[in-house]
Amino acid sequence: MKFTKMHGLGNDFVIIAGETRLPVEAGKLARNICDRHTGIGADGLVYILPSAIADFRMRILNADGSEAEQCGNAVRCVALYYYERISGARQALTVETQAGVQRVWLEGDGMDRLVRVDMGRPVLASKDIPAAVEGETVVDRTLQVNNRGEERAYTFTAVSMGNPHAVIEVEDARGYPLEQWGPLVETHPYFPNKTNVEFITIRSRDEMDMRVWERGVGQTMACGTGACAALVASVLRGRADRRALVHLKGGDLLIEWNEEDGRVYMTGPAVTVFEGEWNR
Ligand SMILES: N[C@H](CCC[C@H](N)C(=O)O)C(=O)O
Repeated sequence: MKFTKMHGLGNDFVIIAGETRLPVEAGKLARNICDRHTGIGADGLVYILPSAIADFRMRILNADGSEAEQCGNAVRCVALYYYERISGARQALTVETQAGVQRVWLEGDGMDRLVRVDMGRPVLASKDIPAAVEGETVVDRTLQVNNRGEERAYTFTAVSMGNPHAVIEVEDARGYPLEQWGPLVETHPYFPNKTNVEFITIRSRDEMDMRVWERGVGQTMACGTGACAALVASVLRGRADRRALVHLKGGDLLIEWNEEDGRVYMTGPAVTVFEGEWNR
């Protein structure tokens, strides 16, 4: 089976095109392919499939085999793939995801190819995130976690971009011990479908640092939907303007929560690394 390895700011994916549907046991295949010692190695396995309502459909499986509703960095990668190998001249595309149809525009050229994605409207209703927290929305709420006897109370804001996110402002996101605390928030009882976890430090009203512990993956170099959720949460909390640069471990994403249409736009790079053959 031929594959293409791509990444968005170091959040890396194995891309499979040409199939009409996910294979049986797609989760097991994702675990095998994503294993960084015995497989190809990636944060996720992504399929480009036919669509009746968009140029193509994208489905993504996390490294643990779970399917996610949405993936911002992967949308930029598959849009570049489709443009370079299939669509040619057209630089405006539509992608069907589990979170709806998204518009994508390819900008720039060559190695500094940038991709702008309409990530849709954020979902803020607690029941739709979903978050088992009383109240209509989940802004500045508290959750307790216990790490081998050490208690911590986090103030968090929950936002869905199709997939759930818990955004937590901390003193120093860059140095935050994600490995210890990320999984405890990811699997907290407040989140029936688990959650992605973003630790952020606000630098100014249009700049923030972010580190992410992803649901079903662990710490990644970047998370597109997470950056969108972090911007939305920061606007809701009065901590940021509607357009900000999010500094991730792997690089920067420009995120805008448009006031007119209520949609979130993400602009960032996508890179093709290599092609290969998976024989197992
Ligand atoms: N782990 C995520 C899916 C990948 C999201 C991330 N890689 C992005 O760029 O948005 C989840 O289970 O919701």
